[in-house]
Amino acid sequence: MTDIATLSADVSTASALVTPFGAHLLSWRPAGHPDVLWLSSRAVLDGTKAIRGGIPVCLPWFGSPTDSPTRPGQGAGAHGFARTSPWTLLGSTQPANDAPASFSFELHHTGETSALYPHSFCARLDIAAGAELNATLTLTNDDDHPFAIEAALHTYLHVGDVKDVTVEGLDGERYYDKVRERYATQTGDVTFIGPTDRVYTSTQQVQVVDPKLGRRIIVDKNGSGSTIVWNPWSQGAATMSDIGEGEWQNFVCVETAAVRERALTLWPGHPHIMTQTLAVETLD
Ligand SMILES: O=P(O)(O)OC[C@H]1O[C@H](O)[C@H](O)[C@@H](O)[C@@H]1O
Repeated sequence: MTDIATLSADVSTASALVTPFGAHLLSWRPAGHPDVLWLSSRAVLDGTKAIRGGIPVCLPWFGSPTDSPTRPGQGAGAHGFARTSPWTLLGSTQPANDAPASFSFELHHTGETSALYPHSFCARLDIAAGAELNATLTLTNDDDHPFAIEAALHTYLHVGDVKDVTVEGLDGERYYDKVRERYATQTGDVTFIGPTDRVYTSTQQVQVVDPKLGRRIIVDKNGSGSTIVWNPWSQGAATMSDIGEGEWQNFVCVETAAVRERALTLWPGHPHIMTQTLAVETLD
């Protein structure tokens, strides 16, 4: 298999790399910082499998199909088909002034012919990569009835060592713990001492404090009622062929999402817009 097509952009404030396969952002490097996104050294980039790292777009369901309120049909895979579908590139810009680089992609799904998800929708992803990263996902119902849909920007943040990282902003929030299979309430900041897979019901900004890389990554969002925090730890990573030896320590996923209890009901004539903004600050 040949590698998927990629497009790169270099502007004064950042560089970025993206592919129409899944409308997947693979890299965002604001000037003066190492990549804010983690991409596995073993990521499969030939279009046969979802890409491990960057920002996969999970749509129209999240996680295992059996857990999803969207009730996908028989044979559905995890996290929906958007991340393994070719999206149409609508346009890209690489301005010479201080404006961000931009990319726009669209995916049309025809429900009439789909056993997996029998509802028609259009998804559009607009990415602006500069000193900040903005990703805007617009979901439009192209059908004649409302339907349930889940969405996640499954962002892999690059960190020095997940064992030293603190995630601020979720104190007091309810979450479903997919490792322990129970609901709980967050007390204080999130730290990592083992496999972590939590679906928070939260609309709040989250900050990832990374003492090893000496930076704070700020994740702001809108139109998103869920935040997923995930790291598979050594035991989970050992079951995944596309994570390199020891590399699980170099990322934490903080996902801007609308899933489970916060899944969306998409109505004809009422698009839903979900945005995620990433920014980086150097620690004192
Ligand atoms: O391996 P994938 O299908 O890409 O999923 C990777 C992970 O994604 C999310 O964070 C889920 O909450 C996890 O349960 C899942 O393991």
